[in-house]
Amino acid sequence: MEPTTMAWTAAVVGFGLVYWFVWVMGAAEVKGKRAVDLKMGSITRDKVQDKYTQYWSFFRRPKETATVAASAEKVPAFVDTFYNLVTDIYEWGWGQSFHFSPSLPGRSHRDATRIHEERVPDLLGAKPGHRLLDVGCGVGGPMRAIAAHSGSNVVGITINEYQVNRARAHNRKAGLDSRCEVVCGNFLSMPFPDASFDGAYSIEATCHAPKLQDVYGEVFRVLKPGGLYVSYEWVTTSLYRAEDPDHVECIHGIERGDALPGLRRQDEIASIAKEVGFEVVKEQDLALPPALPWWTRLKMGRIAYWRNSLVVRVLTLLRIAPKGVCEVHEMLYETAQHLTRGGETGIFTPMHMVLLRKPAAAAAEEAK
Ligand SMILES: C=C(CC[C@@H](C)[C@H]1CC[C@H]2C3=CC[C@H]4[C@H](C)[C@@H](O)CC[C@]4(C)[C@H]3CC[C@]12C)C(C)C
Ligand SMILES: C[S@@+](CC[C@H](N)C(=O)[O-])C[C@H]1O[C@@H](n2cnc3c(N)ncnc32)[C@H](O)[C@@H]1O
Repeated sequence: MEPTTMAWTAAVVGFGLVYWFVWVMGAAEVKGKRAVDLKMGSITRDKVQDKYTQYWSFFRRPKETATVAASAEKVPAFVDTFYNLVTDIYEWGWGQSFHFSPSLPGRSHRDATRIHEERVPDLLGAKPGHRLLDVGCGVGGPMRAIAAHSGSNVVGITINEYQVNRARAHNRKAGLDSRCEVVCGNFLSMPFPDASFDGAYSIEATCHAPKLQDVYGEVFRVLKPGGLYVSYEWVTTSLYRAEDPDHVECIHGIERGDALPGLRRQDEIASIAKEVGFEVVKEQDLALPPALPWWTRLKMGRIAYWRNSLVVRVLTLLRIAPKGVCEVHEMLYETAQHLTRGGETGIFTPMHMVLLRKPAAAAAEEAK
């Protein structure tokens, strides 16, 4: 073949491959966000790599030092940086709901996700006209499912401004913007009046709080007396052994790749809830059998991960995606391995469910 013909053939085949990867294959799981639209939240293109380095510096500090209180104060900012780095990759590769759910035989991931979300308003007894709080709402996948299922109005709060804009755009597109509102703020000190919500929930979000008491205390304050709160918590289970180096590495891997200041133990959750004044109505690890594994979705996607790595590499080379995206993608790939290991060994669950009630008597207490 003539050298020019060969060059043209290579160019056409190369272009065809990139087109196929980026446009035809699109997202790994959900056709929504496209790879060519990968940004890094509110971070400007030239700062992505610096922000990624800054993110890692948080984990270089020893945890057990006198600076624990000081570093706890820095957690919301570090979580905000994390979500600037990962939000688009999450949406591209996972969808608009940033959480896990038990697998359901014969059902798609999308259905399993929705069913896991709809359990929340069912537990809360949510009705049309109720005002619910979504603590750590992401880009609002659960909020829209919950508003649609229950007819309630939902107010979501997230620390990350980029997510606020994504969530508002999705709400408008779904025609739910009159019933779903999104606020940028810190759930450790919420911009809402006391007793202003009929119910509240958090899905895989409060694990970002350095002290669970702080976020539970805030939810308790903004709930009406008698109001219910459901939370799906990330915790280590009773199978976790602090003296087993494999267990320790697995849990540290989960913390590093998911912006967590330190995972709590399953048996701590109810006592923290009681400490801030809640009654514990129900507590259940939704990952336990007969529930089917939540981590299969992570495992089954291994081929997709390789394809996705290639896509982000090509897009970075072509300068369509900012520098640093490959590193963030790699970090997520690694955390997926740790999460899978945590699930398989049973030392970790992302769905320890607690249903809590603010006692009706709290009204009298507050009036004092
Ligand atoms: C609750 C939290 C987030 C939970 C999950 C939504 C995310 C945890 C790990 C993420 C992912 C890992 C691998 C990525 C893959 C390499 C990429 O190609 C496509 C996206 C992933 C599948 C990504 C998707 C979201 C997660 C599953 C935490 C932060 C408290
Ligand atoms: C893993 S995402 C889950 C999002 C959503 N619940 C879902 O399931 O799609 C965690 C969310 O908690 C939010 N978050 C973490 N720390 C926060 C804080 N201190 N204040 C407000 N939001 C916070 C993040 O911004 C993110 O939206």
